[in-house]
Amino acid sequence: MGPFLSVPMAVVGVASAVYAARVMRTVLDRRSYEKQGVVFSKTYPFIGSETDVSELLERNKTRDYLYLDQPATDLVGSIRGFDIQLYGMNRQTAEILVSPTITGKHIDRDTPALYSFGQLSPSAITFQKITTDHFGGRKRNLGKGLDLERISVISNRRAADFCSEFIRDAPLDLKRIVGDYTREVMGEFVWGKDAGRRIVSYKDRDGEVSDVPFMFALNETFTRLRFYSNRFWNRVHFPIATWPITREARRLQYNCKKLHEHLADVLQGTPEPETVWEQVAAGNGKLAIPIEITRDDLLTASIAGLDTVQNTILATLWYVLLPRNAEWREAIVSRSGQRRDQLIEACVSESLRLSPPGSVINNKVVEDFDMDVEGRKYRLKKGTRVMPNIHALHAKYGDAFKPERFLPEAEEPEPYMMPFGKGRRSCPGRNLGIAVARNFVKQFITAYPEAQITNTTDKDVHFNNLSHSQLTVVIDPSAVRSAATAGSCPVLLS
Ligand code: HEM
Repeated sequence: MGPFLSVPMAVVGVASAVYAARVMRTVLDRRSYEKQGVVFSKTYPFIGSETDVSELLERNKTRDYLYLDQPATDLVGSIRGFDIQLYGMNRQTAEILVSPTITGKHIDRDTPALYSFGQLSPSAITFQKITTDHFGGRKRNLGKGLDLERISVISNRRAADFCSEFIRDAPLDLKRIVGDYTREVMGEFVWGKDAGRRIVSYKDRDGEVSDVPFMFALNETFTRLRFYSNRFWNRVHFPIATWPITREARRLQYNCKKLHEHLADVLQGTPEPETVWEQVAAGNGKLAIPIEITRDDLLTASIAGLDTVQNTILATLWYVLLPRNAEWREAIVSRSGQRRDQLIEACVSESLRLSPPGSVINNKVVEDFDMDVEGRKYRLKKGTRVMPNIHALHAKYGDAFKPERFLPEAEEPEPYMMPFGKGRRSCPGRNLGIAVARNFVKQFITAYPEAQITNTTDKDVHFNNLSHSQLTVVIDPSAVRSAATAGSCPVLLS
């Protein structure tokens, strides 16, 4: 056999051996977990639990709805890629997984998202282990830039502008409107008033190239990267999402390149005062952090509050505008000042409970360790993915929309929730996200108390970062009725 054949065969042989060893380890670890009482969801050779995940995604639900309805279970297992993925199903297990003695020591960050929006910001904090150089310093610098008062002023002003412009006799696509709102707010907050005027070259889903506002290109690329990485085979073997083997992968890589070129240019300039850009660049500069890493911290600040906040707003408006929750809409409209803010924030919190936007936190065991959940002992193995199942924790409080649980006068303790994570890895943008969402909901509901949802009969409405659910409303049903009588849009009359 000549060298032309033997080299490829040797490569195939080594790859097969590596693959076989990996599969064997997964099989043995699974047996070990099953012996310890961990129940696994249905899995298939090679593709793990992904067929069930596909069904969930089709119904606008995220992967972490993949749990067995067993309230007494500490951990539930599934297979993801070639790895075992364990979910902490109750408060006790979640508390252990996020505790400072475990996070960063026995478990640390390892997320498939590196292969999706990681192509945009590979050094982003969210992909780094706690032990990475400057992890704490970077998170602190970002935190300092996230000025709550400033974002409240920006988001109030922008929400008031948006909500003054709607036409009264046609349906509104709130998904698009809320997308525009969050991009404008986060653009101004991170980059300054000039953000809206910055233009980049962007390839859309059909491959058409055009010049569009920077924040639009960023948001669309970020969202498309996440959806693309959630296609079936990209979920089975994560790196496939980065291979330029489909048109969409190549278009997304074009967009990432253009965004990087644009930012390389922008970061040569002087930041507007008080922006996140100014704060992060100054703080990171003192730590001699390379400019590409500062770029990724600023990309994080720009994108982390887009899809998450959009979905928080859409979920809150959905619940508040549903006819069966009319009392909440009336309460918001009839109050003012701090009480109105309390009511809206309670509605936002309850919507985050029912529809957590980004509900999977991805960590891996970095060295074997023993976990004791109230006397029930588990040995967790290196390489296992493990995380609290936010959805399962939230679902324990039922499906009904009950914001009163979050009002200051509530007698029961608040539900145990973690839409923003908990512990050292928790979300530094929590208060900001709530403020941006609250301000839009406040302006919208008080300006249009008569608004009616027109797509209440849609199936499987859930708002999260992988959902296709829509929210369309008419803000003045009587105006629509007269317009329809005059010959337009009969659909809205039904
Ligand atoms: C309603 C809006 C938001 C939701 C629901 C949300 C949710 C989350 C969740 C679940 C995590 C993972 C936590 C963990 O791994 O334990 C996270 C992390 C993070 N979020 Fe948010 N987030 C929101 C808004 C924001 C905003 C506005 C920013 C900044 C402008 C932000 C910045 C970050 C960063 C930097 C991390 C990574 C933290 C780390 O890895 O240590 N988030 N967020």
